[in-house]
Amino acid sequence: MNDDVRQEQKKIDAVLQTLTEEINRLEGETFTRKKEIIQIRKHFWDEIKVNTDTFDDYLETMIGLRQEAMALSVTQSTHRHASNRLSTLKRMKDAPYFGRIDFIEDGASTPEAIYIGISTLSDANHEDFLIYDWRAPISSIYYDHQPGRAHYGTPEGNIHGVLKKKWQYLIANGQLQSMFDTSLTIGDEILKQVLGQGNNPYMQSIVATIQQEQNEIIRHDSKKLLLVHGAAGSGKTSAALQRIAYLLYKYRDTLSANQIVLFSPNSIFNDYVSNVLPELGEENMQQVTFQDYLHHRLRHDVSIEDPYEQLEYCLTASNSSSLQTRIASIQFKASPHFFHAIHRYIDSLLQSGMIFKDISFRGESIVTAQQIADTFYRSDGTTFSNRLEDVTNWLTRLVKKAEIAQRHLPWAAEEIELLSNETYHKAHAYLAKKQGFHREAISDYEMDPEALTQLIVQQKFKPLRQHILRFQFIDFKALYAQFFNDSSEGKQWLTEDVPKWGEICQATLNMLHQGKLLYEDTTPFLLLKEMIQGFEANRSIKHIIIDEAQDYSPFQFEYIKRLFPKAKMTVLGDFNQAIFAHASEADDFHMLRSIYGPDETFRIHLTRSYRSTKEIIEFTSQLIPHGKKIIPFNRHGQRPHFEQVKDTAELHTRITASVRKLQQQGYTSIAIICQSAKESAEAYDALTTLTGRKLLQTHSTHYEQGIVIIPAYLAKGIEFDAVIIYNASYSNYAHEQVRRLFYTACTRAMHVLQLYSVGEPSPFLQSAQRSGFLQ
Ligand SMILES: Nc1ncnc2c1ncn2[C@@H]1O[C@H](COP(=O)(O)OP(=O)(O)OP(=O)(O)O)[C@@H](O)[C@H]1O
Repeated sequence: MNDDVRQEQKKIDAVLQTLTEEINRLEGETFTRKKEIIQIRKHFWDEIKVNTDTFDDYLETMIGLRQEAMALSVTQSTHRHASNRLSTLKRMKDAPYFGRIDFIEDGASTPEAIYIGISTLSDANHEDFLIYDWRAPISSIYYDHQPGRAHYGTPEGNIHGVLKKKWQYLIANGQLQSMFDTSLTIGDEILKQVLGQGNNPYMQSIVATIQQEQNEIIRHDSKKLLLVHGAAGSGKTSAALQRIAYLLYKYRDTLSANQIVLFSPNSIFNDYVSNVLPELGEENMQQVTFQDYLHHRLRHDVSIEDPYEQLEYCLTASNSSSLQTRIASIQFKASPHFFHAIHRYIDSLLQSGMIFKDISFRGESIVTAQQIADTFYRSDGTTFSNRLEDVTNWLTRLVKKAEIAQRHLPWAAEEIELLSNETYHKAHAYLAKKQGFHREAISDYEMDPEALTQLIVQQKFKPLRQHILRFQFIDFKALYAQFFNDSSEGKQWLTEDVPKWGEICQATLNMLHQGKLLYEDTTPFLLLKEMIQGFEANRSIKHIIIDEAQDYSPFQFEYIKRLFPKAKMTVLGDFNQAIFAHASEADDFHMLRSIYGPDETFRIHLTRSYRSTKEIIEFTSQLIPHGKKIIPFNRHGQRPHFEQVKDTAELHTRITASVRKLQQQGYTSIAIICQSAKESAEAYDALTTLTGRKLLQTHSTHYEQGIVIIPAYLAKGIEFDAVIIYNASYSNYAHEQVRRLFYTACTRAMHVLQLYSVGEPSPFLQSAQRSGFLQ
């Protein structure tokens, strides 16, 4: 052990000593607080005299209750705070810090050594910082600068100085494993070691090795929209998660984890990333998929298709003519052309074309659709909201009149005769209370038959009143269909020719008649609906993070923006991984930039890729246009292996042997990636000798370790030690439409990539084979 190392180990030991003392103190505190909480809960009611005889007694009771509840809440919050801090400190015992900078601020005479870790630690007297949180302003020097002039930002302005030295440490179990003076080492040794590791079942935090361009994403804080376009494996998801941790730290007094929403591709991904924030001592944000939202908003109106059903159809459909129509329809419905056309259409509905439904009661019309339309267009309101307010007020009055008229009809008397005992008693009690009878005196109340009739009729009208308040008298399905009614309305909103327009209209109308919405129709339909009836906006959310954003259509961005009007947005994507059929239309985030305007948009491009070995990246980057711009991290492994087999029997034998070998080599997460769910199910059934294999499907919620068989579209966003492409044949991956899916599948590999093909291989492999990127 040389002197420097000995010195550093001494420092670690001293820090660990303070850490241990702090942990002991906090263990004592959490124990005491816990006991207090139990006591308060146990004796909650002992402390309160419940007396409601007079108003003063009632007031006193309420004040007592409030005080006890407050005391409980304060103790619970202190306990929560202390136990969160305790678990962070316990985590720091393994590696209290990972970096150090020696920085001389301009004007100072000696450098200060700043140690950086996942959280701040002060000395026993709380006078000096032993460790700085990686998110503290000064820590940004560690990520942004090499030795030389350096600065960091603070709320009061930039602080300048000289970075004398920068050290990286690898510490495990409190023992220094290695340390690097970054001015002396070439390349990022620690990053190489971290990336070379396997066996991590879930995504890990990257705070020790955040790269400068990633740090820019993490700390960006000025514009409403942060757009990150980055190559596969460039750390977009990682940067997004550390950004959340950073925001939670910077705005700890005003921002909580439940005010941040992460839109992610699926539940497997949610599970895969769920450890990063807790590892950093923060609570997880809310995680949702866009489909969750669609389902929540539309489940009562129509049956909606899932995005993966759409994808599976496109990958496996056998009827080529309806497939071509479907693809044309999907592409049109995700295009800015449709987006603008439907906005024009919605605007025009203020002048004419609104479609309503008759409102009837017991089979008899109270008001016709035409009368509603007349009232809507007679209103002087200039917006949907004003006009619909006029219409609902008018309808409410009409319905009230109808309700009064119905009281005298024979059905009302019949209803009363048929009332069950229970309902009768409930009605009696309700009317008695309304007349001011106390609970004990209810039996003295003699029910007025007219009041009972009123009540019964009122109850029968209740659904109708709700129907009006929820705007269910607007025929949204017919309104959406009207756009596709080629012969009359639809075409006038379009500004250019749409390939297969006639077929698209016919297919859309057919599905709507069956009460179904295809995935490509769901967001346009929802946007049309909410733009007319008003958005149920969520103003409490302050940050929205959209990962895998290349898979979102302009409609979805617009919808999210309106849904969360107070939120800043971080959007991360890679168009080379756009796997949905609408992808070819959405070839950059241009549309999105126009949503917030250039002044409120900041763009960052990541070109360095970290996930895979250099050999894998060299292979994958020539699968896509401009792939040469992707810079691989300098970590070496075997070239990807390709093998052509004659039939599926041989395929299964080869894959089984290969998986066994990979296991012997110590790889624990091995994915057999298939083109579709259908192919995955077939592979799962065939590879019976691979015991413990797991089939991941669209409804799977857990990211599984071990051997998984998974369709390529579900593997997006996640990674595996070794990836086997199940059948990279011409029959699976010939069309340009699946090139990006193929690229996505291959880029999931960290250390090993193998491709098998039954018969002729995919044309995507030709140039790689020629250039020697495959072995
Ligand atoms: N600075 C870093 N330090 C250590 N590991 C990193 C760093 N940046 C990225 N990685 C690792 O690289 C891998 C890919 O990162 P991540 O999944 O965030 O990339 P991505 O851009 O979201 O990928 P994709 O678009 O392909 O899903 C992860 O294992 C991540 O931990």
